[in-house]
Amino acid sequence: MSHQVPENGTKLPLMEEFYTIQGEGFHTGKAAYFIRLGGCDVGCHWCDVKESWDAELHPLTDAETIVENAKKHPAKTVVITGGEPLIYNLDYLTKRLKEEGIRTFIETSGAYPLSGTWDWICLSPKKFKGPKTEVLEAAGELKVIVFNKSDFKWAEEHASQVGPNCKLYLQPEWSKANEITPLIIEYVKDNPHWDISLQTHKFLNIP
Ligand SMILES: C[S@@+](CC[C@H](N)C(=O)[O-])C[C@H]1O[C@@H](n2cnc3c(N)ncnc32)[C@H](O)[C@@H]1O
Ligand SMILES: Nc1nc2[nH]cc(C(=O)O)c2c(=O)[nH]1
Ligand code: SF4
Ligand SMILES: [Mg+2]
Repeated sequence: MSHQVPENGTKLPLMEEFYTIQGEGFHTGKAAYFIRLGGCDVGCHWCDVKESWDAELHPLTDAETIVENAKKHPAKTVVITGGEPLIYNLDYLTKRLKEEGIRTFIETSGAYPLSGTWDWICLSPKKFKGPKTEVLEAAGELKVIVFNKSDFKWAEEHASQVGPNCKLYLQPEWSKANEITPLIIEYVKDNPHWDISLQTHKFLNIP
């Protein structure tokens, strides 16, 4: 039985919500309430949450319920992730979160139009479905996942399309980290406009 996600974003397919420490990128180390929405058609073969891809598997949840749950935690920061959260209209959810004094951060491939009101946009572009211009321009950080040597040139192509203050991160693809991380280290030492991002939550054994 397929569920119809309302256009106005008042209900969203919720895969999981968890209070944890941001493991990646500019806000690494900060406590935040993660909201993981279901559904993604970008198809990264190395995706570490493929169980999010089929939106039908994840219950349509009232945005109000999500907001109430987010309010219960000391850190007043929410990270909306997925799946690909920009598939959905996030205007309503982010408006309500901000009305409750909660900061809104997003993790996105940028492959869909930008909806929502954001305090921080982490753009992790994907070859399989490229990022929209409005997301490139609004991103606070660009976090490129490095799977092989050709990704460095590809990363620079995206770095040239983001704003002047956008933070630049190179993150090893998890399953190839042993091989790729030494290359990232050398690249960042030679090109210090990039920083390294690691999936520290996986080392900390937290969600
Ligand atoms: C699962 S995605 C969900 C949000 C959005 N679809 C995106 O790709 O940005 C969250 C973050 O994890 C990264 N990621 C996913 N699989 C990964 C892997 N195997 N190794 C390293 N990073 C990965 C993505 O690039 C993204 O920055
Ligand atoms: N701790 C933790 N930090 C994260 N940063 C981005 C994540 C994601 O899956 O979007 C993530 C995640 O899954 N867990
Ligand atoms: S865009 Fe994000 S959620 Fe979708 S397949 Fe790629 S890494 Fe996974
Ligand atoms: Mg994750």
